[in-house]
Amino acid sequence: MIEVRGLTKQYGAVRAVDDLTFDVEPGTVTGFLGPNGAGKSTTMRMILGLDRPTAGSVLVAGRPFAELGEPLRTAGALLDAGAVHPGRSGRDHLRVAARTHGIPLRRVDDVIDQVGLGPAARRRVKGYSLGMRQRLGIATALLGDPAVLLFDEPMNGLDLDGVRWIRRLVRELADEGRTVLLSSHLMSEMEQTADHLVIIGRGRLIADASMQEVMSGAAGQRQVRVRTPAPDDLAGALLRRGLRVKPTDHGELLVDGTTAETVGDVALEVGVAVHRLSVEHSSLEEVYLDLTGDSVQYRVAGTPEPAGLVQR
Ligand SMILES: Nc1ncnc2c1ncn2[C@@H]1O[C@H](COP(=O)(O)OP(=O)(O)OP(=O)(O)O)[C@@H](O)[C@H]1O
Repeated sequence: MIEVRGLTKQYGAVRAVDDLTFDVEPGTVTGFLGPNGAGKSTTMRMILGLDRPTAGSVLVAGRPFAELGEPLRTAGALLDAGAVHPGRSGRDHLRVAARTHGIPLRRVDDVIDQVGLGPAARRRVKGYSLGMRQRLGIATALLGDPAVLLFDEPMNGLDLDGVRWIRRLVRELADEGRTVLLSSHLMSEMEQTADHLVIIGRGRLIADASMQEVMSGAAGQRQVRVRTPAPDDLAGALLRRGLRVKPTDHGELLVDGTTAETVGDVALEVGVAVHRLSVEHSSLEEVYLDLTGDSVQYRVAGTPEPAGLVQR
C-alpha cells in the first residue's frame, strides 16, 4: 500500500505538487493521470524517496521509503527507461542491480523470461529499441519481487503486442495482491487496465475514485447519438429545450444528459426524420478531458470547460 498525505513539492516559483492526499491499495491497478506537467513524475519520485517533499509525507508498505531496509524488495519502479549504463548488457545491468540489493542472482534469469527479453538480454543496452529498454526497466522493477510497483508510462515505445503484454502483466501483478501505480497518457489502454484512478492537474487532486465511479460520475453521463438528414433543424430544437448538442465529424449530433426517447420525441415534434438513434457511454478520454479541462496549462482555443468533479 502507498499512503500519500498532504504531499507538496515546490520548485522555486513552481508548485509541482500541491497538498496531494490519496492511497494506492493492494490488489488493484491504480491509474495515475494528469496533463503534461501535472506533477505525476514528481509525485512518483517522492514516493520512491528520490525527491524530498516540501511538505507532507508518503508511506510505502507502512514506512517512509528511506527507512526500508531492502527497498527493491519492497517497491520496484520504472521511471526513466533511459537511465541504464549503455555499455552493459541488459543481463549484466540486472546482475549488478541484484548484487547491490542483496537479491539472489537466479532472479535475473527469472525476470528476463518474465518480460520476454530473451537472447537480447546478452546484448549491450545501447543497441536496444525503446521497447526493449522498457522491458529491461520493468525487469529491474520486478527483480526484488516487490509488493509495490510504480510504472511511469510503461507503454511508451511498445508495439501493440507489447502494450497488451503490459496490460496482462499489471493485471497479474495486482491479482497476486500487489500494489500497482501506473501512469499512462494512453486513455483507451488505461480504460482497459486500471481499476481505480487518481487524476491530478497542476499538482492538485482532481479525482480519486474507481474506474466505474469515474465513468458513471458527473462527467461520465451517457450521450445520445442521432443521425438525421436535417441536423441544423434538430440541433436548434434540442438547444431550445436547453440540451447540450455537439455535431460530430460524420454529420451526426451528440446530445448530453438526456434520453433517446426525448430526442426522438423532439424530432417528431419538429417533423425531422431520424435515421439512427443510439445511447453511448463517454470514453475515459472524454471524461478525462472534461475533468482536466481547466488544469491544462496550455489549452487549445475552443476546447470545452470542465464539467464535473469526482471524489472518493
Ligand atoms: N527538477 C525540477 N526543477 C524545477 N521544476 C521542475 C523539476 N521537475 C519538475 N518540475 C516542474 O514541476 C511540474 C510538474 O512536473 P512533472 O514532471 O512532475 O509532471 P508530469 O505530470 O510528470 O508531466 P509529464 O506528463 O509531462 O511527464 C512542471 O511544471 C515541471 O516543469
